[in-house]
Amino acid sequence: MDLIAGKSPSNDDSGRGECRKGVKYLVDTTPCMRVLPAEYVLPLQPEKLISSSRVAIPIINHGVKVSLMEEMLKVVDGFFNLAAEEKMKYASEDVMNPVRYGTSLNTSQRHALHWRDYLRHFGHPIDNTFHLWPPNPSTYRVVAKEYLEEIWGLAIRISGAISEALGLEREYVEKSLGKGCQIVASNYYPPCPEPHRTLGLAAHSDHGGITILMQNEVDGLQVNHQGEWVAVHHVPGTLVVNIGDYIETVRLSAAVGERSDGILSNGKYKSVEHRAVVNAERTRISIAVGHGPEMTATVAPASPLVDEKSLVKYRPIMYKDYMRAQQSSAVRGKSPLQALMTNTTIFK
Ligand SMILES: O=C(O)CCC(=O)C(=O)O
Ligand SMILES: [Fe+2]
Repeated sequence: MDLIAGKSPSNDDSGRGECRKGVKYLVDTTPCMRVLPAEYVLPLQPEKLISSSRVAIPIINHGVKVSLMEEMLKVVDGFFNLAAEEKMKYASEDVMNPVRYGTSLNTSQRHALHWRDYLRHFGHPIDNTFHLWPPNPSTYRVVAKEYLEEIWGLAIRISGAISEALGLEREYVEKSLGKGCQIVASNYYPPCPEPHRTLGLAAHSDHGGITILMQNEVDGLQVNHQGEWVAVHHVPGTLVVNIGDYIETVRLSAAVGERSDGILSNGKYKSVEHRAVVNAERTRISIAVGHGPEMTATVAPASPLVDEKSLVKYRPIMYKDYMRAQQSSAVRGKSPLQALMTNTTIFK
């Protein structure tokens, strides 16, 4: 163990042991940590962690109140500042659990640990799970509800624009969602003793359609643009919009009830590969809200986008199975989506 002071974070029988309590707990209970514990060291080329290129990211108006965004950041910060025992009430390795506190990627899998703690829970349709959300801090539920409702509305507006850009009717993507599924992942990245030897979150693309992400004033998000990692700097009052795998693949038909003609762009929109780097000085918080179809939906390319002669690039899959596979994997990048592409077939 390379700790200057304190105990090894993972030396008990459960394999991961204390580290399950999170990196914040590790930092709080290890005064003067100057060396990164070996479990967190990733095989990285340090110079690749610093992005050099600058890419202009378009900024559009979103209409979400800045005061509500600030309140949301505050209650999320409040949650991570609760005692480890309180947060551990929500610890779960089951990626389908509606509320989960955890650390790294998925600690049930052997992998080099990542320098982040997270709280994930379902949002829209909010009534299904509201009663399960953390009741502490005391305003968490009411603030998160208002925020997630606003963000759902924004996601629907963006879906309309994407539908039109694909030459589909404005409601096309929205209808394909059925009742829809919204998941909020709040990430907490404490200061790290050797930030260039690890990551907050390894490269991945999100499984949903549209992710709307808010970050505090500490930079760390990077996107892969033409093979280079580009930093997405914090701009006060803005939200970052990412395209996820669902929009890349397209068409959705509800497994139960009325068949919808579904969505997915058959590769016309690419999901964006992104990751989070950490720093030595300040805690970074990001709140990523993903929007996808209802769990039982089957995802496959939108039929209007696939004529008889064109290739369907993706094998149909039930959304919840895709989500489970993507979330359980400690392998990152866009590999879960690539697995869907290996069965390339002619669409009939
Ligand atoms: O922290 C970030 O900026 C990225 C978070 C993220 O990619 C995620 O939660 O899926
Ligand atoms: Fe992400």
